[in-house]
Amino acid sequence: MRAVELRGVTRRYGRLAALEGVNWSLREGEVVGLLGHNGAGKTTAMKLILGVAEPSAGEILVYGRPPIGRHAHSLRRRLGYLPENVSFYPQMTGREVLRYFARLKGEAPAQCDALLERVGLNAAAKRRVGTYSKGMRQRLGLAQALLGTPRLLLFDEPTVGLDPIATRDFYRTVDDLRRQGTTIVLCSHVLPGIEPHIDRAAILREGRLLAYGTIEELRMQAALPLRIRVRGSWRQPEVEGALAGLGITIRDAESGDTELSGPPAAKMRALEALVATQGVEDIDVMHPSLEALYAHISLGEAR
Ligand SMILES: Nc1ncnc2c1ncn2[C@@H]1O[C@H](COP(=O)(O)OP(=O)(O)OP(=O)(O)O)[C@@H](O)[C@H]1O
Repeated sequence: MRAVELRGVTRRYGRLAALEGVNWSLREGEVVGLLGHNGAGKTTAMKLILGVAEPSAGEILVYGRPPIGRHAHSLRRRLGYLPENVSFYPQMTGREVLRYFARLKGEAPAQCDALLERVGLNAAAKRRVGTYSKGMRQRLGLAQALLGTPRLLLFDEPTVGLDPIATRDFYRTVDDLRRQGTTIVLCSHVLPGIEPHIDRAAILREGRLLAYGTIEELRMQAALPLRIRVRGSWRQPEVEGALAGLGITIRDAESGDTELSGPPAAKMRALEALVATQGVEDIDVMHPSLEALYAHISLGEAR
């Protein structure tokens, strides 16, 4: 069974389609990056999964059932959600806030202290939330999302406004949860850093799903130019001519190395030619980052 399945889902707000004809499914236990610019439809997708909004057309299933209607309550207990802008009552302490959310969710308040410890807030548990930094509020939001050990977690822009240490800690928690088999959707337009922590990425633009797959699959789809960095004193007319015959251009990189770029299909023949060339000390095939793929697929930019 899929953790989440969207079949031809459209969600309209008046004349605007926040999502349009989206087919998307999420396997149990995978971590997926849901990527898109402002207004792409990421939050709308999360709201549909949470059952707080309904599709205008199409069907959505969470663990095989629609998240709205008679199954909504039991499904919601299996979900955890960290909204983009977490806000809590500033007069309450972190511990009080978490216990309050535990009661709302029907979860035992006894787990709250362990959760506060897990997110690194035990020392501040008795301080009023109004005195918390953005990073501390985000950690409290994370503890709230983890109440009841959910099977599916939805994080909306979880690292916006966090400093590098807090961002690293957040991703460590994601990795721990991933190892435990939790299914996670990381919704973001902030890409640096996300790549090692996800299994697949979905790219949304203006309500449409443009691409969905592993980084490798997205690389194949994007077919960005092959880039190879070569070190050593190897340049000679004969080899350069052979590379040009494969459609490869050569330029000097700032590092003092040489950079080749050309059609992806020329990779093996280019490598063969380089390996057989005297003076080549090192060869690096440079794979496009998720950021470059996102820019290419989402904005139509070639990098
Ligand atoms: N309740 C609503 N009423 C009217 N329009 C809405 C509503 N919610 C979302 N929209 C519109 O739907 C589109 C998608 O919005 P959504 O919040 O899903 O995008 P997003 O990808 O999460 O963007 P962001 O990164 O800015 O949070 C936007 O054009 C937004 O203005």
